[in-house]
Amino acid sequence: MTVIIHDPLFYGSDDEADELFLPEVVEEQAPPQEEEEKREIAIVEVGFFAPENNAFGNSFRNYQQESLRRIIVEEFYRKNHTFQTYDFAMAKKEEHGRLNKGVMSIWECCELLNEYVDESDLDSDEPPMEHLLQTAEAIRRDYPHQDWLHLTALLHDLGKVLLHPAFGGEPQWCVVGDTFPLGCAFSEAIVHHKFFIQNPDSRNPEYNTKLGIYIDNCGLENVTMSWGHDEYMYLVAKGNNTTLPPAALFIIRYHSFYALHQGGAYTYLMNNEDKEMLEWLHVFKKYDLYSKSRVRINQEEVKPYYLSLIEKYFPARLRW
Ligand SMILES: O[C@H]1[C@H](O)[C@@H](O)[C@H](O)[C@@H](O)[C@H]1O
Ligand SMILES: [Fe+2]
Ligand SMILES: [Fe+2]
Repeated sequence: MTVIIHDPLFYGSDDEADELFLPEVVEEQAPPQEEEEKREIAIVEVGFFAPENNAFGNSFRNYQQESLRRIIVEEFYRKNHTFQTYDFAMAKKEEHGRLNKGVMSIWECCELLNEYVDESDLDSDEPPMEHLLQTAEAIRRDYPHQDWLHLTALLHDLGKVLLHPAFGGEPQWCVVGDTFPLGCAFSEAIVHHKFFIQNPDSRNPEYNTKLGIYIDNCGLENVTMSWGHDEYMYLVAKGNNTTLPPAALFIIRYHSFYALHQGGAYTYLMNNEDKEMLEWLHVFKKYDLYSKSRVRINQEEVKPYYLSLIEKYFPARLRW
């Protein structure tokens, strides 16, 4: 079975959007080969009108352009690329995978997170809650029937709670930013690739070849990613027996893997299931990145809706 998005339409303004048929997702048999290409183009063109510039007036994810935030972001990646080694990521996964740091609800976590500003983010300096609601509300408008996608958007960055002293008190370089595979060569598609020169793994012959410790198409679940909020939130969701579908877990786990979903690198590590899931990640990424703006969502107004989704897919209190 393959998940297909039907009749996607492109629209540029709110008024037009209201009049048009909004895309439905149904389950169908896999389409014949020649349909595949059309379908990919179609998914990219669904709904949301991505702005050209971020809140600072610069193009999105332009890591070279001079800006006030650039220096902070560059310093962030210098540390991140220097210290994220295979052994480090394995140890963090083991430590935080135990989920013994505390117990709280999803909404409590959203509120707790709100005091942090992400040092890796070139496109926004808004409190995390704004970004989560902007992403969720934008995707909800275009995919009104996929409530799991709305909730995925709301919680995709909650793993950043590792920054909080009660839940890890980790430094930014091991919580936020783009992620990448460890145990094999660092692709040039990774932002600020130059800083890997200081990473001991790049001098380890076991780890510095194209495949390193992996085999072709081994599947992303067998790949150790750099440690951060993606993997942590995935472990939290799984460990608390969420009923969200596999595509949601895939989005949570790999949304910061830009070298793959934007750069097209490391595709040889994917298996067939990953390739199907990647389509959903492409859908999600657009909202995650381009909804970043100064637009404020009325939290009190939307809160009951999201609380009802949390109740549907998660226990009232989770182990973190
Ligand atoms: O700066 C951003 C931010 O930390 C996001 O939460 C993460 O998912 C992105 O990959 C990263 O580039
Ligand atoms: Fe993120
Ligand atoms: Fe995000």
